[in-house]
Amino acid sequence: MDEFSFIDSIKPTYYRQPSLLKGIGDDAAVFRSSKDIVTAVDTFVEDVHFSRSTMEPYHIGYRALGANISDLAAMGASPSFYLVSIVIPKNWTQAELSQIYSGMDDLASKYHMDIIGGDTVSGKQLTISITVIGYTITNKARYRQHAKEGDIVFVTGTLGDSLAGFHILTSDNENNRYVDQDFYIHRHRKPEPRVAFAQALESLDRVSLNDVSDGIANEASEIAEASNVSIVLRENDIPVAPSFYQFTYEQQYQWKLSGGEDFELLGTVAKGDWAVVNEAAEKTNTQLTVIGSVVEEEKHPVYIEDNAMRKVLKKSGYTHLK
Ligand SMILES: Nc1ncnc2c1ncn2[C@@H]1O[C@H](COP(=O)(O)OP(=O)(O)OP(=O)(O)O)[C@@H](O)[C@H]1O
Ligand SMILES: Cc1ncc(C[n+]2csc(CCOP(=O)(O)O)c2C)c(N)n1
Ligand SMILES: [Mg+2]
Ligand SMILES: [Mg+2]
Ligand SMILES: [Mg+2]
Repeated sequence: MDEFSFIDSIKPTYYRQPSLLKGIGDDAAVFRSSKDIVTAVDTFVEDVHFSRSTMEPYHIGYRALGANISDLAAMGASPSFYLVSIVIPKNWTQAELSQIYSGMDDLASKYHMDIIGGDTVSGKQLTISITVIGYTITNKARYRQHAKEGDIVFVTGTLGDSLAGFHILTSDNENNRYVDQDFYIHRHRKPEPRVAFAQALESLDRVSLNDVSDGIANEASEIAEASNVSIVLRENDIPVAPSFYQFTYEQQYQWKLSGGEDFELLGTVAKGDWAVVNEAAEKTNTQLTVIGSVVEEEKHPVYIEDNAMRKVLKKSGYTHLK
């Protein structure tokens, strides 16, 4: 199958977003909007972000779009469109490629998102780069720079699950010795971005949000640095899955703080607005935990407290080009 029949094979037969004027099939796509437009791009490379031994092609697509939608969630945006640039090596079959697109479309359909363009080239390593587009009502994008001294620091869901799943998939596990292994593997392969929760915060004037792609040690320091404050996290309050205790202490510590790829939301909000955040969590059935507080800017962006002992928490997540 050549480039042009491949594009034909992924072209949707209908679009879900009424604001779309031109989708796949011209030099560029066109849509119309009176709202604030939010856009992000993230790239996924075989053997860096996924491997064929731990992911079916379907999961590769699902997760790549999920990670991108998670950035829209972290901005408080409603997802609407995506564009996919793909580099395809010779050893990928047409059936596998259509599985990748079907993983993306299954997640996209939950948010009524449309694929409106992309690019197809051949190359050595499967690489998928997805651009997502969403919108917020005027002036309601949620910035990392919005934290203030005195804020409550919260996180959705549980942390460390994705890397635990990756560990289970890549360790010698012939006897299926892990408790809840399907749960951890599912969290790794099919992350659910926290779009509904972030949108339920719409009435708030100020909330800072960041999604957990690299681990909360990094994500918290991004908020602290952007806001010129420091963040103190309480180690024992960081939420983990009930069976997380089966892993070694070092693994637990490392994965919950620096594992990343859980695509939960880390945020800060004024104490007086806490009821709204709580209500949003209840309304959207989202686990929500207070894990620390925002303090006046100190020497380091993030500290971690354990039984009243305060230590500096260094950036420690996944960093490319190191
Ligand atoms: N190569 C690049 N060219 C231009 N801007 C970039 C480039 N790489 C990152 N950025 C910008 O830097 C900022 C931070 O990007 P970063 O990728 O760290 O955030 P993220 O997408 O939330 O995290 P992650 O990629 O770990 O999921 C964003 O505004 C992003 O658009
Ligand atoms: C095969 C394989 N090897 C390693 C990992 C772990 N990993 C890769 S990228 C990343 C952070 C986010 O990256 P980015 O900053 O590019 O969004 C993490 C935790 C994986 N998922 N699969
Ligand atoms: Mg990025
Ligand atoms: Mg992000
Ligand atoms: Mg990153």
